[in-house]
Amino acid sequence: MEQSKVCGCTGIRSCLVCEQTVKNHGKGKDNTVVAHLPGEVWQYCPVCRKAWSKTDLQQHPVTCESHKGNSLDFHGIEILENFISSQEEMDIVRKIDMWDWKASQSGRQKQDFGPKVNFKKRKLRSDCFTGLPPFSKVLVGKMNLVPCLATFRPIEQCHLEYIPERGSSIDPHFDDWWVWGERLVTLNLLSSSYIIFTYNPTEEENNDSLQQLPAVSVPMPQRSLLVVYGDARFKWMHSVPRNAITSRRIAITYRELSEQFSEGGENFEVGKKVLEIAETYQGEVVK
Ligand SMILES: O=C(O)CCC(=O)C(=O)O
Ligand SMILES: [Fe+2]
Repeated sequence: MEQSKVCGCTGIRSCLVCEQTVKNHGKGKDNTVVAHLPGEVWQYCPVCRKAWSKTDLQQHPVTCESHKGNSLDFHGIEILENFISSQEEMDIVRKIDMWDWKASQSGRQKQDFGPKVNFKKRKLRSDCFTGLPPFSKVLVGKMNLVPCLATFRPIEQCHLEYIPERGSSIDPHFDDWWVWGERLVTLNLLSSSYIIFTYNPTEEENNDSLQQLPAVSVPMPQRSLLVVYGDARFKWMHSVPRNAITSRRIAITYRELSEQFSEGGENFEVGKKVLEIAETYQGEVVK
């Protein structure tokens, strides 16, 4: 199909803009509900670290007394509320908006700081990479004070902008694990949202009851830091559906190197170079 020039969508991806302007584009996609979710969505509680079939997480602070129904242990999530102040949030957004945004898939816009990765050919190029941006130096320092992020040294930073007017979303996916390591760290700016995890059964599990696992909705409060690792990183796919975006949202995702690009790994020399560039904190958006 001839793809739209009005947005960044290609292939099966679509957004509200191209669905309204390009004939048949996005046909069949449900615009208002979470189209890809086959069954139930349970709510993750950051206090007891379980997902619940019935609960009220609107109350603040969250207590576990409202949880009812069935539950599921859900491993691999840390939520650090109020990781930054409103003033810091405003300063960061002002700096981000001084760079150009690039149209991306599914109604998102993006800005990238990191090596260029060709996932299919497994090639990494760092010649266009000038480092993480200056404002991240303080943020990464603050992350390193959190026990689960004490050793976190990001080499890539991606900014995604979501707005309801474009129907911005991100389809279920795993982040690459050839180049990127276990921890995915996202700073949530401008509005609160949620991220949906859907279990991806292995081939052996395929006919098993695990396939019946519900989707899990994890809250992403404004100004919180979300850390995804372990099972949530490697066994469950994640997505942000259209419904999760009620006003402009900017997500800053930091990623670290995988083991094979780290000390002792077969691509350590390449990784070392990338880390040196990242940690200059002199970066401009990669074109
Ligand atoms: O917007 C988010 O919080 C998730 C973004 C994401 O999954 C990605 O960039 O790979
Ligand atoms: Fe992702």
